Amino acid sequence: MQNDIKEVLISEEEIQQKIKELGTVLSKEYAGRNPLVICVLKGAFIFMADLVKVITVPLEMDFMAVSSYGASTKSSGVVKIIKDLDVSVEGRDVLIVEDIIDSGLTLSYLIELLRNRNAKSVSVVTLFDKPAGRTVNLEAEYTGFVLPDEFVVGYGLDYAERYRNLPYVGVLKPEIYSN
Ligand SMILES: Nc1nc2c(ncn2[C@@H]2O[C@H](COP(=O)(O)O)[C@@H](O)[C@H]2O)c(=O)[nH]1
Ligand SMILES: [Mg+2]
Repeated sequence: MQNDIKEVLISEEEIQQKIKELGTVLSKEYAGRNPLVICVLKGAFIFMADLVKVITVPLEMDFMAVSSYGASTKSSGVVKIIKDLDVSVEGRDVLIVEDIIDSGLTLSYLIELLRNRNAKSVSVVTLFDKPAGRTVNLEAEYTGFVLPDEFVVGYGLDYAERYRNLPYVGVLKPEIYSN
């Protein structure tokens, strides 16, 4: 698996340091608000697990599974809800935890959905952002790292369901896509 990686963009140490910083900011922001923290599966599951451990205020969690990429490296533009939330967002301060923003289509769809369900507030924390890929006007309130416009894998991010368990984020060798 490690042999398939052409270049490591963000190391495990850098990721963990950044998550601690985000945890400090979010703990201040959400003090006394009991936020509903929503993990966007599958990609954000590792980020969610590490992030909630460093948020020091009471919170609740729920999980939503969406798909917009399939086994491709480009978004289909069609966001499919595979698993919806178990709890209501009505009147709640919602924090969406996302792995990466590219076109912005997935999050635009989710933000609109949660606002229509009468959430009190909807904010986004994303570990990675690729602003060059944006096709809609969308910016996360909290961002870990800005990445170049390349398809990345690792730390929850997959290619055809592989590589999610790499502890860092990197770019695959071109020959992997042609296999
Ligand atoms: N493995 C990777 N998945 C990616 C990458 N860029 C985006 N994505 C996945 O799509 C959604 C968001 O895409 P968007 O175009 O709707 O903003 C994101 O949650 C990922 O699941 C990538 O470089 N590698
Ligand atoms: Mg995602």
